[in-house]
Amino acid sequence: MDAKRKHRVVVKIGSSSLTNPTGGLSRQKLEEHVSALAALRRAGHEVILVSSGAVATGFTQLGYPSRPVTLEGKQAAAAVGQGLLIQAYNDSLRTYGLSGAQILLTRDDFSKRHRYQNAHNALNELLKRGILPIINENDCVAVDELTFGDNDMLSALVAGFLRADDLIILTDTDGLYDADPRTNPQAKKFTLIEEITSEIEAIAGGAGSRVGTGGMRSKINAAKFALSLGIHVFIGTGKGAGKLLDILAGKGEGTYFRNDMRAPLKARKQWIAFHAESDGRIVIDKGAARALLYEGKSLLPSGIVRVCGDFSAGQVVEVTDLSGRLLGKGEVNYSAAQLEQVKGESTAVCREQLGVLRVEAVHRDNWVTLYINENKEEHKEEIMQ
Ligand SMILES: Nc1ncnc2c1ncn2[C@@H]1O[C@H](COP(=O)(O)OP(=O)(O)O)[C@@H](O)[C@H]1O
Ligand SMILES: N[C@@H](CCC(=O)OP(=O)(O)O)C(=O)O
Repeated sequence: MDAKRKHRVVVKIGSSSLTNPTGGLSRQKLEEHVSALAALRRAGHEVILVSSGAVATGFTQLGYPSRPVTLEGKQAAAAVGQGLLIQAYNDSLRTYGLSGAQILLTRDDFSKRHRYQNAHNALNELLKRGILPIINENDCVAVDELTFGDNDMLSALVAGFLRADDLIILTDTDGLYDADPRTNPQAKKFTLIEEITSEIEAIAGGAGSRVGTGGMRSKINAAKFALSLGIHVFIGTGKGAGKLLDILAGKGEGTYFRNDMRAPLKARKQWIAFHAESDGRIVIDKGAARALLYEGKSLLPSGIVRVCGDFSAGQVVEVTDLSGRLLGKGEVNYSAAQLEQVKGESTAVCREQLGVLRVEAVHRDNWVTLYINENKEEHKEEIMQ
């Protein structure tokens, strides 16, 4: 973290922690969260809120007896509930001299580069001006196949692209247990997890309340994603205005997930790695794989063996080795037709053919390695041969 940058925290609040068990907003719960958010702000942290609860707040007003299951039911409930939710947040924030701003995102906002950048810029501007961004999925227009899945993953994506230091997921249970504590009173709690293994993933079950959606499973998926970017995660609960500060101080009622293994990826590289659709594929030889994966170099046309698809300069492509293993993704500087023309050629020939001095097909600043090998040394040796 650079010296001038404030400590940045994304707080996600689940539906069950904001609404009544049978639906409808709980002003009391909301006000308690706001008091804790205000305390975080007073302590000098930068805070971003990801709040669920639109559907659970709205459905009672539409006359539904329980959380609707149809898409149009959920969308109608969200349209009513989101307004009520933001109004309640702003009423409460005002008493602390704070203002909130509503940001509704869809998955498209992440996969289209200019929208990703716009969202990024708008959020940073709000933070700079001391406004509390309140993010939710734009449920009313998100179609089933094109959603984030749940707000747990949305909060992890937001924490990633804003390069937050901490992600706090507040829910109705005080952490991850070795079995669902609602159904198994003997279940034991984990206080610290350094690696999310497949055993941990298997332990986490579905939603417990009648208003929540993803359950512990979606929180663990979100934690895994955030952890891979070096963000510390907390899943749990707490009481009173001091609860978020307590969580940051390591005294939270819940489970902490932390390791210091991964370096944070810049927003641009995160977009390439996790959100950009691939517009084509480039197959490279061993020397180029070595340069990209282990030597921190750019991809030169000389290492390209095959070009697949019809992409343009500036688009994102997958890069594989000769056996088809995905090595990573990168933004190309040249179109498929241009690369087809210069593949396998030396830098001097490429310069002549392309009429430029810089001939990198993919610059290392626009490259993300996705190839995961348990034994890096062995793989390095294999491609050195
Ligand atoms: N292993 C587990 N440890 C803790 N909680 C679990 C576990 N498996 C499933 N759960 C359930 O996950 C629920 C929290 O998820 P969810 O209902 O989606 O809440 P939210 O609305 O806060 O997102 C808990 O109430 C709990 O019943
Ligand atoms: N976007 C939806 C919430 C979806 C969701 O993930 O809910 P939850 O499991 O309570 O965090 C809403 O505002 O109702």
